[in-house]
Amino acid sequence: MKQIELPQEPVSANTDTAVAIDVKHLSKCYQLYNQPHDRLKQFLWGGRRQYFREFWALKDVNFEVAKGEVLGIIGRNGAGKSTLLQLLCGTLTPSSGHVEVGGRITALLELGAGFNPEFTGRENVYLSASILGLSKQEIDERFEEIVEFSGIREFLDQPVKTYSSGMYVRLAFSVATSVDPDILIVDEALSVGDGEFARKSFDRIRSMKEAGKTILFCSHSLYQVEAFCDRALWLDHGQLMHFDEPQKVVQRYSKFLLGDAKTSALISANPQAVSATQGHARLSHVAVSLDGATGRELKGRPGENDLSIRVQFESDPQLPAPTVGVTINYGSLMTVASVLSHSENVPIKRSEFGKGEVIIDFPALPLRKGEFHVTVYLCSEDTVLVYDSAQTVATLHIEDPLPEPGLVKLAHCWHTRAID
Ligand SMILES: Nc1ncnc2c1ncn2[C@@H]1O[C@H](COP(=O)(O)OP(=O)(O)OP(=O)(O)O)[C@@H](O)[C@H]1O
Repeated sequence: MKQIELPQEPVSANTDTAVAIDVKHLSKCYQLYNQPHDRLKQFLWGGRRQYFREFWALKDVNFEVAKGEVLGIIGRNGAGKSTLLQLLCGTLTPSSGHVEVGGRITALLELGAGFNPEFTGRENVYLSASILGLSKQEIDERFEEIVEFSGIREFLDQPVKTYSSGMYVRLAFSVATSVDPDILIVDEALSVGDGEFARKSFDRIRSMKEAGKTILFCSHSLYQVEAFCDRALWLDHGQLMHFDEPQKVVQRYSKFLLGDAKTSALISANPQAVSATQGHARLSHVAVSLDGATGRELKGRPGENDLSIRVQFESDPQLPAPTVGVTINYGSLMTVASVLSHSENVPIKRSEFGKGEVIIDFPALPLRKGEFHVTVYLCSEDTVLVYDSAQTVATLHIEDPLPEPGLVKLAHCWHTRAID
């Protein structure tokens, strides 16, 4: 876990009680040298000539986060998200502009980065928590809870260099979140660790949200941002593109991505690229059929076939029943249609062992010409975590002898009469 001590400047305490983070004209410029010796030349003769190029990773960004608000930060790879988070934490200094924070920040940026590999887990808990600002007595009081949450009690007296990356992350997360920060910064931390711990760590973040903490949440999963955040901020090329309710920001961002389909960064920015198994439930069987014929490549005609998707899953019976979702995509980017059991309040039934089956029927499938890909998701009950997904589990080849353009054949009726 990267341990953060807030410097006095430029990150300063905010006296306005309603504002947790106030960012004004924040910019970060890096000096890029084509060759290593240009750096030396700059040092020696920099007064006469410039041997570097300027690169603005963040340019004139302004926003405020209210106390108790959850802010999602989205943007393509290299957009400046990590730079922004590091400026907020004070681990980077701005080239210009100002950040004011009201309260103690804990950042889950580089999980485990602050641990000493030679020390045991126990020693690292004390080291890490004291750097995060806890006294020896406070650590003693919270120690049992930290160890219990991490689930690695039996390895506590082993040096952390012998830990698996999952064990490392568990302990680091437990320490960082035990500090009881006012502001929590999470950078894709939810995608680390094994399924059960991902769920547990997300539950802890969720309870911090419920306790009124301010949370900044950087994620490539637009689903998570929409489901979890109060507002969202979209960065591109270091500039603030939009700052509003998550649904509005995600909508604009998705539209922007569609218009920029040649950009390779798209793939990782797409919600469908979310890691397949983040949680404690999995798809055990998925079958797609058209008029009863099951397969991965299915042929049909507009409005003539019944699509049926059979999904079987296994889940931890201790957890709430999962949500099942299906998307039908045209190409890799455009979602033509989607359904989600959660949005339609469909109770998902399952056995006492957590096993269940869901069948979703789409009668007289109204798709027109083209290839359509079916993807199935298994998510947490509130859709925030994607437990598992079956990407492009089937491709529907819809052939239409008629020349009319369009992706869907809408239900419609004609009315005609002669008039004077
Ligand atoms: N120390 C540095 N020197 C030069 N350029 C840097 C440095 N750190 C980051 N950058 C550049 O700044 C830009 C923003 O990087 P940043 O890591 O903030 O992006 P990001 O939105 O977090 O990306 P990702 O989603 O891939 O993590 C990138 O183009 C990156 O190459």
